[in-house]
Amino acid sequence: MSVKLEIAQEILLNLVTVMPRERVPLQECWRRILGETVTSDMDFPPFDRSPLDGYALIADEVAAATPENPVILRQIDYIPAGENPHTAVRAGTACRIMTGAPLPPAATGVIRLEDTVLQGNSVAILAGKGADKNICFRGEEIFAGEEVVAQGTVINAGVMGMLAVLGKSRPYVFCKPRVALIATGSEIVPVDFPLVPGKIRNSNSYMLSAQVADAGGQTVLLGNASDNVDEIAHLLETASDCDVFVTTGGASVGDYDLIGEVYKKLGITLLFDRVSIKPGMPVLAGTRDGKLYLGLSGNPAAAAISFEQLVRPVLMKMAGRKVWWRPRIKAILASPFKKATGAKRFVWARCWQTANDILVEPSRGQGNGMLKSAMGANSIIVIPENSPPLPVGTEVEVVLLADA
Ligand SMILES: Nc1nc2c(c(=O)[nH]1)N[C@H]1C(S)=C(S)[C@@H](COP(=O)(O)OP(=O)(O)OC[C@H]3O[C@@H](n4cnc5c(N)ncnc54)[C@H](O)[C@@H]3O)O[C@H]1N2
Ligand code: MOO
Repeated sequence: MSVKLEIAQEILLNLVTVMPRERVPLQECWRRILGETVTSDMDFPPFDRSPLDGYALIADEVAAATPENPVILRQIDYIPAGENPHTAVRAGTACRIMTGAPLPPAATGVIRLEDTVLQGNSVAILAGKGADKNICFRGEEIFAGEEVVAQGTVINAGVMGMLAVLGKSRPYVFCKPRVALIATGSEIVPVDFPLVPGKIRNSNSYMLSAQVADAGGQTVLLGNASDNVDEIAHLLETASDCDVFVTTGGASVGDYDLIGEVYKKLGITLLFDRVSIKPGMPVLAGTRDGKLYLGLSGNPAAAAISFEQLVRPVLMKMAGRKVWWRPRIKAILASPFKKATGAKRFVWARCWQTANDILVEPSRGQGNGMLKSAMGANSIIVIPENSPPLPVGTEVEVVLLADA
């Protein structure tokens, strides 16, 4: 049963649920998805503090100070960061203070060190304007009771720091969906095996393992199986702790395209067996006991596009993400796309910004069995179904890939 891409995506997304949660040491949380909403139990900063090395004082007293008419104050305290000062500033006095130290009681401003001269036990203030602006106030960034980081947030460097501010040493994160990868095909050998005539190395499992990781999943490499129903079925049954099972190869109509038979043998209910996209038309999807089984094409570029369009959103949902889709923009073709398109087509591309436009160029070598075009791509052009060849200057829709 062949289905439209949007229908296939809906079927798969409706089938999966968000993974359970686990607690993980904060230092291991980068790129994990936060499994709880974190509320602050304190103000931050927790006290009024100085953003400068200088003198804490009463701002009004020094507002008119200039180098010609300095205001002289008596130094009454010395406050390094980490102290909790008790001596209040009074008229005619100042406290030496370090960046990050709490303001002493009654201080209403800070003058930076460069605008002062020490004279024995006193300090001359040479420029006094704006002293009241030099305070970081308690709670100015976060207030007690504030929801600071929402469940489903991707933990980037900023979030890592914020979770530390809030004392979350072992936050809840969503467990990563475990994705079993199997390469099928009697011509496929492991990467470290000698190549003999007729054989090729298993590149799909490595390409897909990177795509799995990028979508927030954890790969379990189950190796490869030859074109034999029992062998493939056996390998699929060796990873009962996985949530999603992805095979490549054997998804089309050839004599050795066996994935459909494997599903039958294992009692996996078939959801669809073709999706109207190019490349990546042959895709089987099945389910058994709440687990998802996907049979992608053996052709590397086709497997990559099917994964991108069908498996990635599913893993993003399972991994606890709130947004499952990549950003899309409009761009102008800088070189033509010469093929007419029947089914919706995805074309590896590079896009770049010029003074007036975003331009995009299809990568060379778009063959379904080829990988070079995917290697240098920072984007994918989406060509609608039933499109004629597209000349230079056509506006096209472009999916932006990260990290490229
Ligand atoms: N008569 C028809 N033939 C084909 C059709 C069709 O509609 N009618 N569709 C073509 C399209 S489109 C595709 S895509 C492929 C899909 O074939 P399969 O999914 O059955 O994949 P295989 O035949 O097993 O392999 C295709 C190709 O990819 C190489 N391959 C396989 N596994 C790996 C791997 N792990 N690493 C690297 N390369 C791999 C394999 O050697 C083949 O060259 O079918 C067309 N045929
Ligand atoms: O559908 Mo095939 O997947 O064109 O490459």
